[in-house]
Amino acid sequence: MPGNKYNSSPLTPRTRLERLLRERELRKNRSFLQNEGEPDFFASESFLNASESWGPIDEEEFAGTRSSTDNGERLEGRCKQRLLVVANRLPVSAVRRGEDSWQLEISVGGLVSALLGVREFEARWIGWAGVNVPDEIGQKALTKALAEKRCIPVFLDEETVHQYYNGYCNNMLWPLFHYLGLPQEDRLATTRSFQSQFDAYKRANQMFAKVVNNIYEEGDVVWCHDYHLMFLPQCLKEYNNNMKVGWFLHTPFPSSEIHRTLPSRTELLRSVLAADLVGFHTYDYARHFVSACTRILGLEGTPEGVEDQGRLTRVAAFPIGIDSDRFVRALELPQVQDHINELKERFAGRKVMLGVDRLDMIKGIPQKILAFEKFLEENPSWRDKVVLIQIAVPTRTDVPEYQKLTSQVHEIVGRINGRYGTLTTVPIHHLDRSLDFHALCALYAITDVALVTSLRDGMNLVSYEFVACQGSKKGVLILSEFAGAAQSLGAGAILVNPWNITEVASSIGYALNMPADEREKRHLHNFMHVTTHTSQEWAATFVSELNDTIVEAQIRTRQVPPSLPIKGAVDSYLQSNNRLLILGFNATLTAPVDFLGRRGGQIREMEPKLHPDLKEPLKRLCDDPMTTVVVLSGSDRNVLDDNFGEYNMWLAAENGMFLRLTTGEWMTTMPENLNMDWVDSVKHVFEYFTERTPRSHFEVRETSLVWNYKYADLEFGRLQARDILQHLWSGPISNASVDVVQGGRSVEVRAVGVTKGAAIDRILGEIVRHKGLKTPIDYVLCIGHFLQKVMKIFIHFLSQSFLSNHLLDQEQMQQII
Ligand SMILES: O=P(O)(O)OC[C@H]1O[C@H](O[C@H]2O[C@H](CO)[C@@H](O)[C@H](O)[C@H]2O)[C@H](O)[C@@H](O)[C@@H]1O
Ligand SMILES: O=c1ccn([C@@H]2O[C@H](COP(=O)(O)OP(=O)(O)O)[C@@H](O)[C@H]2O)c(=O)[nH]1
Repeated sequence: MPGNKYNSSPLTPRTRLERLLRERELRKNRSFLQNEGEPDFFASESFLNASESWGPIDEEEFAGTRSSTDNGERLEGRCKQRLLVVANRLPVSAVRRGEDSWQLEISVGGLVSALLGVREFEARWIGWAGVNVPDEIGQKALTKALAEKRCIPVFLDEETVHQYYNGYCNNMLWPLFHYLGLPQEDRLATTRSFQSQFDAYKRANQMFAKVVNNIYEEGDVVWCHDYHLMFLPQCLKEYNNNMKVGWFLHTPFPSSEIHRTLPSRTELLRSVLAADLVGFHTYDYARHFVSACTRILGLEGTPEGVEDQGRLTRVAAFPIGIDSDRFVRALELPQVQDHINELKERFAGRKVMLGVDRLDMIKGIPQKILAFEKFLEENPSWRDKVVLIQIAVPTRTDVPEYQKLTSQVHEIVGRINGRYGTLTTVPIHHLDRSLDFHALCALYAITDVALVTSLRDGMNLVSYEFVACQGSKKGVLILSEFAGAAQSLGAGAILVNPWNITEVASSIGYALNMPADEREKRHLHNFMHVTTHTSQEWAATFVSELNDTIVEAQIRTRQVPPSLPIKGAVDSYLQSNNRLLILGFNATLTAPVDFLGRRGGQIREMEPKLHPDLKEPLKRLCDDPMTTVVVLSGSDRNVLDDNFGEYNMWLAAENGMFLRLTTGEWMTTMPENLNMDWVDSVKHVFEYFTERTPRSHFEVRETSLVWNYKYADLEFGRLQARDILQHLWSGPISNASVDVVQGGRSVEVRAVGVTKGAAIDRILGEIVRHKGLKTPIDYVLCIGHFLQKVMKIFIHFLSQSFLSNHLLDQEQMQQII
């Protein structure tokens, strides 16, 4: 970006890859400097040490209190870019201690753990502090306490939290995105309550947007997180279209077949697309998102992202990581070593298996415990030699589904412990609580087998943390293939289908009996990954790509013809005496139909009709003796006759091959000796593909054949179009004198020379001859999607005396008329 302090460079890289590689190189150098001399910006060891039991935070030790003019920045001699992280939760939750006093506790969860590792930016956090603060005194005091931690609160009242967070986020979006489906409705009251939850969701997103907008400064990067804030990108762009907005989803994005069941599917997708960059943990989730936009919104999916009328929203995968150093370093701390020794003593003579999860249905805790039961059932010799420690952190406890899960898990654990426990030991140690960081590290370190059986999981950082802490033990990771982490740790882990209890049970046996050399190899593979793909890398890459996306968008914008200055066009129009308006028909003057014609629009659109609102203004234009109107269309003569027969204008059908003044007869402007011998064989091919591509159709015109798949499944249509082209080139048209035009959703074969561009000079010649023009044309306006080619001809054809030549799209046309 010219003049931008973050990416100006004397050696400007030309491609995105070059830019990103260079950024990466720079980042590496910076992080080397940082490791040498700069203390962590946001997640210093001391900050985390202070939060014993993820409890109160020491005022001085929260690393976020350092100002942006600190040591690190002076070291690098550069300004850090301001990063506004917007997430539902702040990294801290507030507990009220008095009317105006607050205690801050770090929040538990993967998102918080990952973002705490981000150091490269001057970060501010905007989010909900997890507490209802109805009074002004409380709000002021909390705002002040949070400001010291660089956090800015969004105050959500109880009802909003209930409807937006417990309701729409955790009862609708969360289960849906994890393939658990939407809640069933059994009465209209439920439908109404879903609607009010959705309204609350939008309202809450607007509240977040307002807070962001208040603190936003030009040049800031705004990074929105997760399914709670799918409306935020659009709200932010409505405030300021120049904001750099990224959105990242921490959960899976499900297949479009799942997403399309959501009543608000369209609004949510559209709003996310307002962001400049949209990120997911895995390529699969990104692919699902793009395909939802293609199938549900009818937009163009490209390898870069999603395109909507020339605007690209970049979509890509950015797998999250952890701050692995923090875990590795923690293992050396005396208090962690003490924990380790205690645990070793406590479980001496037994292999330790570990599960660490929020108590959430997506984590597959019942399935995990059942698999463990099956293992014990089938392997009596292991019953007194193995223990499963399950840390189940309570979460979303106000949502009934979570309450039910808690009882269900307790019931299963109780039954198994009753069945296999002895007077002194039980096979399962189940804790309904969270552990402090040091206790967790110690537990990871003494574990022999970690068991992650998520039914679906965006990434799962527990698996990363376990690997980071296994430097000496080199334990085994059993990992669900439905966790995002399976894509990165799949090589070293034992991958399982958590629904297949038998498979998980036998994997437990395999893991417990695994020889040391195999364990070591597997561990090393995963350890390499975890220590190189860190949360710092993740955040830096995302922000760097976001900056880059903006640069690219600016380059693209410069290539797009500027939009028409409407006032100027109207003024010139009024001053002119001999005007020529050339209008397209389809998608220019036609009535709008549902984007894909999926809801019955196909039939209507296949018989294109002039937009009813345009009839009257068009008539007035046509009746004006100082204005000549031409409709130049690919449609055939009948279509133009039906729509424009009663207007006083010129009609140019089949890309200008046929021309008539509505008061006269059709004449042909076709080049002489047009060879049409190829038509039958091409028609045969089109028929074949139409039969095999549901909802495709083809049109036979005098000079061309068009196969159209815009109502068909787009991906299938595209594959079929590719086959058609291959087939045509190798057979029916290999020697024919034809042009093949591959449209967005069509394949057209036409005789060489049958183009609007080529036709236009013949048409203009005819008009000039007919009018016997004495004064030159002094105003030309072209509206349609054939503009580039037509414009070239005009520049060649028209005299310098024209006051203005304008290009409009459909929207501008309708504005003008
Ligand atoms: O804030 P809560 O409702 O208590 O939930 C905690 C967080 O859970 C989810 O975490 C996800 O993010 C992790 C990091 O990217 C990822 O590894 C994991 O698979 C996800 O489940 C949720 O997306 C967060 O917003 C919550 O804060
Ligand atoms: O007692 C605990 C148990 C877990 N965690 C953290 O919670 C996060 C869980 O993240 P994950 O991605 O595995 O799943 P999520 O809970 O975000 O769905 C990890 O960073 C754990 O270290 C924690 O802070 N205290």
